Amino acid sequence: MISRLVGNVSQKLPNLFHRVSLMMKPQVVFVLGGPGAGKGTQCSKIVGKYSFTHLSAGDLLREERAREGSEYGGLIDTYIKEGKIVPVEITISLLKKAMEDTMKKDEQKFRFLIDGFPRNEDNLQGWKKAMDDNADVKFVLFFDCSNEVCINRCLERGKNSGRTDDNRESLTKRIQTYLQSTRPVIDLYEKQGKVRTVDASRSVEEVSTCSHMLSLLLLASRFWFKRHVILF
Ligand SMILES: Nc1ncnc2c1ncn2[C@H]1C[C@H](O)[C@@H](COP(=O)(O)OP(=O)(O)O)O1
Ligand SMILES: [Mg+2]
Repeated sequence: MISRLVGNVSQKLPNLFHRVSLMMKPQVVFVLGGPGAGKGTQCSKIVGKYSFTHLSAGDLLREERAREGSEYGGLIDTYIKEGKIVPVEITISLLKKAMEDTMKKDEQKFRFLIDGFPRNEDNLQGWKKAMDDNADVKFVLFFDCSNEVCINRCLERGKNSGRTDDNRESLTKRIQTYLQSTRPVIDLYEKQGKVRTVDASRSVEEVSTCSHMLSLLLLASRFWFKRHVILF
């Protein structure tokens, strides 16, 4: 009986080990704020100073929309123009792939700034389901500024950005979506003591040198160590 059991297990072991792999566990900061709050601008600056990789959910979706042969291109286009939130499965699969590709290339790159996600309760639940075991969300960096400032910055950006959603009509909807759907997500994280707020109404230079933000990121880049997850 015992020898049959041992025999069975040893037969299965090579197969099991063949399928086990070690992967770095991404350490994540969600970067949230209204459209035009300066998330992208500040993330580019942070990446230059600290060991983070910046992933913008909006940029990944726009790239996917432009990718030849993308089955989701049309759907993404409609959602973006309408200022609506793209279904979570699409956004998560793009984020997950981008994180895996980054870590495959360089396993030291396990710290991520994920900008513009999660945008609503559905995004949050989708992340929890797909990613909670595979990544640690350390905190939310919240760029706080008024709707008026957000709209004016986006209209200014729209003069050169070529973005289909930097116009007053899309912006009105985007601000509404932000207030109705994204703010409650920030509030949820606030209740967990995970929100770090930065006054984003100040100049680019003032925000990027905000000592509160810099000390948080410095600590993160020094003291978040590599962790592995075992994948079966
Ligand atoms: N603190 C700041 N003061 C003035 N303009 C800013 C600013 N931060 C960013 N901008 C400009 C750059 C862009 O043209 C526009 C929107 O910035 P962004 O980084 O693209 O915002 P987001 O990624 O949050 O939508 O505003
Ligand atoms: Mg952006």
